[in-house]
Amino acid sequence: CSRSSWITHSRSCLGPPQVWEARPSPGKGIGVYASRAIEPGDIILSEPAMIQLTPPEIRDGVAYPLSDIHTLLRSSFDGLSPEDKGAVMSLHAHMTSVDNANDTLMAIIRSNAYITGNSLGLFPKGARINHSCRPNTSQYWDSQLGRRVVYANRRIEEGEEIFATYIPLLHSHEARQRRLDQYGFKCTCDACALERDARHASDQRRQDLQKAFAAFESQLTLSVPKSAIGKRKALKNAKASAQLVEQLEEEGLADYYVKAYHVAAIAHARIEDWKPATLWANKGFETSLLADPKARSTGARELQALTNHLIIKWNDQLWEEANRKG
Ligand SMILES: C[S@@+](CC[C@H](N)C(=O)[O-])C[C@H]1O[C@@H](n2cnc3c(N)ncnc32)[C@H](O)[C@@H]1O
Repeated sequence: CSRSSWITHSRSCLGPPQVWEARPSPGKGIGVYASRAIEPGDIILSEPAMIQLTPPEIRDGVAYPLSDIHTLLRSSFDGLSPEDKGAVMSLHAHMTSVDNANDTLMAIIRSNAYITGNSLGLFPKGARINHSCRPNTSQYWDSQLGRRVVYANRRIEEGEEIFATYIPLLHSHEARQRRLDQYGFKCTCDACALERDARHASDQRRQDLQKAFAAFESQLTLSVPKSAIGKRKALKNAKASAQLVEQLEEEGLADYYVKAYHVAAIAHARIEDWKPATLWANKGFETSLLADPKARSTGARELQALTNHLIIKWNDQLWEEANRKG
């Protein structure tokens, strides 16, 4: 399954050729690299969890006891084949002060597991992907297939390292580094390695984006303001929403694009500027399909319905304009 072209691929092989290889990444242990150019939206890895821990929901604010998580983890590990046990134990373990020196398994989970829905999953292949604060992949949990899917969120060149993010990204370099300390490394990704002024600008943009999303949260309604003040505010918001998209794209934070396109669509609908509103909604819908190709999620369906609604509004506007011109 290692041929680079699907056309020249063996007929007996059931899957597409593997587009990545794991090998040493200077200063980062093992990393995952593109073994050929990968286009935006292409799936890089689709993997079931080798270990999946689903603690019962937290009730009355009382957290699930850590000792019970250890028991769950131990019994899940004990049920694996010797080969799978070897794959788990070969993963990177960053021991922190809270880890029991004898409990490498817990440190492996802490260093490698991803949240999938309401569980914590260990995916040995994807676990080799290193972190970047400007990652070139995004991921989603396909609950129907029971697989975590990693896909390219931009074009990745052959030989380029593949990166994911381990943390939320709309924070300053310092705040991100504090979160990454639990993994035991100092981040030197593109965003963190910028020289002082550029890094300061990037930090500012990320913090502004965080604030802008929070401010827009209460404005995600299609109702058109009636008062002059309301209209002025809506116009200001529409301009701010276009800026929000621009800043996100400049920062290269693909995980937040759908949310930003949604905000821009609503903000333009509130000033009855139907053409950009429709185009933003459609862009949001198309981008959401990368993580949800069958539009099964509520978010994707909402964006599809919003696009349809806005197309009608835009069409009505075009008719009215044509009628007025006679
Ligand atoms: C999920 S593992 C990633 C695969 C790991 N490099 C390996 O060798 O198996 C997480 C660990 O990789 C290393 N790592 C990940 N991203 C890194 C980065 N950007 N810079 C340095 N080390 C990194 C850290 O040791 C971290 O605890």
